[in-house]
This record gives sequence, C-alpha cells and structure tokens, in this order.
Amino acid sequence: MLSFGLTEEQKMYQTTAHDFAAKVMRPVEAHHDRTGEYPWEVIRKAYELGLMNTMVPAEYGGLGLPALDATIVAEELAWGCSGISTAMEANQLASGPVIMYGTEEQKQKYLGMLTGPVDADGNPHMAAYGVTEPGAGSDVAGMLTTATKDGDHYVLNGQKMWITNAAKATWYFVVCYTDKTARYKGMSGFLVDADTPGITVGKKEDNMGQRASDTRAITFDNVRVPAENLLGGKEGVGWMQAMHAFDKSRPLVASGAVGLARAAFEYARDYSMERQAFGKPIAKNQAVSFMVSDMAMNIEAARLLVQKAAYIHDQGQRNTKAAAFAKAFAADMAQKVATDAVQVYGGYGFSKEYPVEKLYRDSKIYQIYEGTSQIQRLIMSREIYSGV
Ligand SMILES: CCCCCCCC(=O)SCCNC(=O)CCNC(=O)[C@H](O)C(C)(C)COP(=O)(O)OP(=O)(O)OC[C@H]1O[C@@H](n2cnc3c(N)ncnc32)[C@H](O)[C@@H]1OP(=O)(O)O
Repeated sequence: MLSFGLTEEQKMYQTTAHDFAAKVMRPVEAHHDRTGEYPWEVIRKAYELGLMNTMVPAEYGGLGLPALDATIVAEELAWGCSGISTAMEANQLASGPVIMYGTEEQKQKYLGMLTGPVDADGNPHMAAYGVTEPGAGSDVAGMLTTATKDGDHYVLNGQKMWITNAAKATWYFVVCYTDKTARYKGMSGFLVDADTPGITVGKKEDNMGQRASDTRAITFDNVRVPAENLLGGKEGVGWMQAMHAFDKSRPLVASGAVGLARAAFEYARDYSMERQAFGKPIAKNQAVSFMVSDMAMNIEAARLLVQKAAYIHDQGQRNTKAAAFAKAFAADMAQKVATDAVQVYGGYGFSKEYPVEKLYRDSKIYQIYEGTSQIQRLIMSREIYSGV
C-alpha cells in the first residue's frame, strides 16, 4: 500500500526535531555563522534529546531509525541551521560504513563511543568520514593515501581534505589503498582513533557557508593503526563500503537541502505578504507569488524523491539511482529557492541583517559535498544505461 502520511512515531520525531531547531538552533545560528565557532552547546543538547546518531542500531545505544525516519529529523534540523546540522549529521555519514560492515567488536567500540558517555569536557564523541583528498574529490579512485601492512598494524600515509568534524572527531572512517595495482578493488576502510601519533589536523577552512561546521585537512604521517581496525576485517572492500555509505547518506544530505529550502520559502512567503510596493503587498504580484509557488512545488517534489530513496534503502534494496535523483534535485532546488528568496527580499536580501543572505551562502555546498550535482548525473546515467 502506498501512503504519504507519517506514522505517529514519525510525527513525534518530526515535532521533537522541529521544536529543537526552533528553540535551540535558530537563536544561535547567526552567532555560529559569524564566528565559525563549533556549536558544542547545541550538539550537547541534541545528544541528550537523542537527536544525534539516529540511525545507530538500538543494541549500540542509538535509536535505530530507518533512513526514512532519519530524513524527517534531518530536514527539521537543517531548517534550524544547515551549518550546525551538517556538524551533527556528519556522524551519520561516518557511522554508516560501521553499521553496514563493522565486526561486532568494531560496532560495540566505535558506535558505542558515539552513543556512550560524554568526554572529559562534557561533549559527546563525534566522528568523521575521510575519503576526499586534495587531488581527489569527485574521483574517489584517484586518491593517493596508502595503508601498508606491518606486522599486526597498518601504516597509513597521505592526506584527506575537506573533512567535516576533522578537529572534533574522536575517530575517523578512512579509505585508502592497501593495493595500488587493483584500482578500486585495492581499497580498504579503517577506523582510526584521532589521537593516534602521526595525525595532524589542518586549520579550519574559512568557508562561504555552513560556517558552524568544522572542515579541515587531515595528514597521516606513518600512522600505525591496529589490524583489528580494518573495517569488517577484510582488505579490498573499502570502495564498496564508501559507495554504500553514500547510498545511505545521500538521502539524508538531500533532506538537509529540503529543510534549508523550506526555511527560505517560509521567509520569502512571509516577507512577500508584508512588503508593500505600488500600494499593495508584493505577494499580490504574480511575478512574486509564482516564484513562491515554484518554491513550494519544488520543495514538495524534492522531499518525495528523498523519501523514496530512503524507503528503497530501508527495504534492503540498492537505491543508488534514487539517491542520486534525490541528492541532485534537492541540492539544485535548494540553491534556486535560496537565490529566489534573496530576490523576493530585494535589497534587504543582500544584507546580512536578514536571514535569507545566510541561507543563500549555506545552500551552495549542497551542490558540491556528498557528490556534486554533476557527479550525481554521472551516477544516474551509468545506472540508466547499465544493462540496457
Ligand atoms: C550530513 C553529512 C555531512 C556531509 C559532509 C560532506 C561529506 C562528503 O562530501 S564526502 C565526499 C563526497 N564525495 C563523493 O560523493 C564522491 C563522488 N564520486 C563517486 O561517488 C565515485 O567516484 C563515482 C560514482 C563517480 C565512481 O567513479 P568511477 O571511478 O568511474 O567508478 P565506477 O566504475 O563507477 O565504479 C567502480 C565499480 O563500483 C561499482 N559501484 C559504484 N558505486 C556503487 C554503488 N553505489 N553500489 C554498488 N556498486 C557500486 C560500479 O558498478 C563499478 O563496478 P564494476 O567494476 O563491476 O562495473
């Protein structure tokens, strides 16, 4: 049976996340945008409420939410502030491969850290996903980082770039080559403790948007990682671990774009009813109201794509094409909606004193991270033509 309604449980998660976004995130979003300060106080409260790590299975201390339910929460959090929600949701990207491929010991230890007791500073443990490199963003197989077996350890050398939560994470999921000759079949995934000697974290990137999120380079210089931290205990499967993690996380990231767009739409709708021009609210002009209608229509369409991609994943089926549809459509939509929201605000939209300026800057990264809009179309085209 096809249903577009939310269950009582889903409505409860949605309401909880929305209240949190409205009461805890919205009041501080401008501060974190301006200063780039990491939003620990928000993350601590989200952790206490159970809004972090929602997809970690219950036996490892999480809520064990299906991807569909997690997207409902993620949309609300990004409605609150997509910079802060990216810092929070990066844990879900890093924990994805562990949930899907970790050994029992790895799950107990590394998922348990995320849901377990806070650290000495009272902060919950965070994680980061390390695939991208300075010279390999879209082209994952072009990475250079290597792991060489040395007794009961692997020795990691190389550099990762644009890593969300790099300086805040307790552990990283890192993909690198254990066999350079085998292309993607020579890649392996590792769980790396962030305090391992030989790891250097770079400066915080001074980004255009989502400035609350901590993005840095991580350099590995002869970093010795115990062999037991090889994810799933198997070499050569790091590529698939990374790709399947994207299939799981792209609907989640796309739902963040939907949440941001919804915020921009609401501001534009409300402002268009208040702002007077030529003796009437500007919403009375179809040039404006049609722009706002397009926003509402495209947000709805994006959400349906997101929910379908998450639903397919939850059925245990491959959702690569649906996840790419959702990610590309939602990202491009969010950028357009945020741009049009600035347009509805006119000169005020260009000012930092009004909220749509931040939404415009924040929206851009959705077309870049987690696979660019161009890469999503590449993925779609391969899925469409394969086996035809
Ligand atoms: C909220 C969270 C915060 C977010 C913070 C931001 C985090 C990030 O930005 S993380 C980094 C994002 N980076 C990306 O998304 C990388 C984008 N690039 C890619 O995904 C890949 O490089 C991609 C898809 C272009 C593949 O390129 P390419 O090197 O041509 O490999 P390709 O030939 O397609 O694939 C190799 C094999 O893997 C298989 N494969 C690829 N993807 C999948 C998949 N999803 N499922 C199963 N198999 C797959 C292919 O079928 C192929 O198999 P075979 O050899 O049998 O034909």
